[in-house]
Amino acid sequence: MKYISTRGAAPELSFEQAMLTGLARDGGLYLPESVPSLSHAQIAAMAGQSYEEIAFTVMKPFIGDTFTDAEFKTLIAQAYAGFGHDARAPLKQLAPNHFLLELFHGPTLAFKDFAMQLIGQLFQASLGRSGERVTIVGATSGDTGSAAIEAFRGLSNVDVFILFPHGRVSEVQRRQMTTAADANVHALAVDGDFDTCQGLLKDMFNDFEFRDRVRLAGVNSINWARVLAQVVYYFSSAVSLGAPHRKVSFTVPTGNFGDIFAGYIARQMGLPIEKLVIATNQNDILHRCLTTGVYQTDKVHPSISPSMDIQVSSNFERALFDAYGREGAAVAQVMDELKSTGAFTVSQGALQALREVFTSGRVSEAETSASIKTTLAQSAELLCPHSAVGTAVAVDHLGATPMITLATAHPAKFPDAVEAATGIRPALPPRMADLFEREERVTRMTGDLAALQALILERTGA
Ligand SMILES: Cc1ncc(COP(=O)(O)O)c(C=O)c1O
Ligand SMILES: N[C@@H](CCOP(=O)(O)O)C(=O)O
Repeated sequence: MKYISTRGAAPELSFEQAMLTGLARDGGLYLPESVPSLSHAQIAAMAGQSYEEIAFTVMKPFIGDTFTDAEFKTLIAQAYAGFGHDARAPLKQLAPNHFLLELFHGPTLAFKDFAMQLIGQLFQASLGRSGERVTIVGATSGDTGSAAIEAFRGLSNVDVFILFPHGRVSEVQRRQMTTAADANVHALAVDGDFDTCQGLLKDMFNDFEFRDRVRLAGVNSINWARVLAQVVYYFSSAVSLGAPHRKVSFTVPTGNFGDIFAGYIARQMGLPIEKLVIATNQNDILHRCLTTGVYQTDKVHPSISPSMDIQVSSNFERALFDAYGREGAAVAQVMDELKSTGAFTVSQGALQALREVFTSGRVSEAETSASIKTTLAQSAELLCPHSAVGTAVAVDHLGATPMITLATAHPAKFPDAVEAATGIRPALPPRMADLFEREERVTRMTGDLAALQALILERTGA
């Protein structure tokens, strides 16, 4: 299996190389040269299997000979052993044809753990073999950062630098990132928003001298391995509702487009997904784009679902690549236009291709709060604000096909918003009960690239 860049001008890589590389050297994102499909019988056989067994079947065709079957099975088992629910991703019924996929039973209480725990295992196995050392830099609007820290803390061959927007993550999210005592963890609070952090990360990848010197690796969803690991729960949940014998749809609270893109890959692999519904908060660039055909950046508006406060939605580039017939040059052109003007217009053909798979909805702050309140009253489920955005949009898209909404974080990560909506302050699990007493360690940074690079060089000794 070879991996190619969405901009068509970077070297082809193996799975292992793509995983350790992050962003392609032409600024694009890696994708498999072709997406393998699973047969009807293979999908049907997943009924009754464990999450780990399904994970092996789904991911194996993408990893080539990076790991033996036995090694890969062990790494998968280790990745999910620490989850707080036997099913890993349990499905709950909210209404006759509406289901909630709880993705917050991992160590940091967000869906990011599904991929990050596995990537932590894959990196360790790969680096252990080669003896290499890497510097991971991640940009976060709150959840990727803590998941990455949890997955890589304490490792001797990895330094982890996490850039988060100062004052724009919840207090629980911030403390999850700043209270890790391990010397290889560096939490950096950046003046700006998530897009500032992600922009700095991409600038560092595009500075080849720096990139090679620190051996830069990325664990945001620009890393294909992140997306791949997230494909699994689309299969596990759909099969438990009767796939491949019947269709399902998914509504996904969306920011950087990584999670919903994993659903798109599941669909390409043969999972009968009717629609993938993009649910956005007031930062609704994707909803506007699907509606009007114009991808127009705006300033980021802080919301009660802060992890989705994103304008430049990185993985949308992967969907565009397919929508433009896998023409890297066409994608490079629109991305250049985005960089220079802050906007681009999707061609009619590409827009039509996107609309065949995706539809979208946007909810306001008041609607998000109302969704938390109503879901509690009607279905006895306490949602985080991101999951509430998903649920509110899903309700507008319910039909004959069962709808699965992804619950992407635990409500206790966002206690203020949940309490304001319901009067209930959700408690952290006992293992995190002392989070507010732990000492914080954080470095405040401006959005200055040179200063950030100097800090990374100094701390890694590269
Ligand atoms: C809780 C939560 N929900 C939804 C999202 C959006 O997911 P994605 O960025 O993959 O679109 C994020 C951030 O990624 C998140 O942390
Ligand atoms: N919502 C994310 C933003 C980064 O997304 P990623 O999936 O590309 O890592 C976060 O919580 O950090």
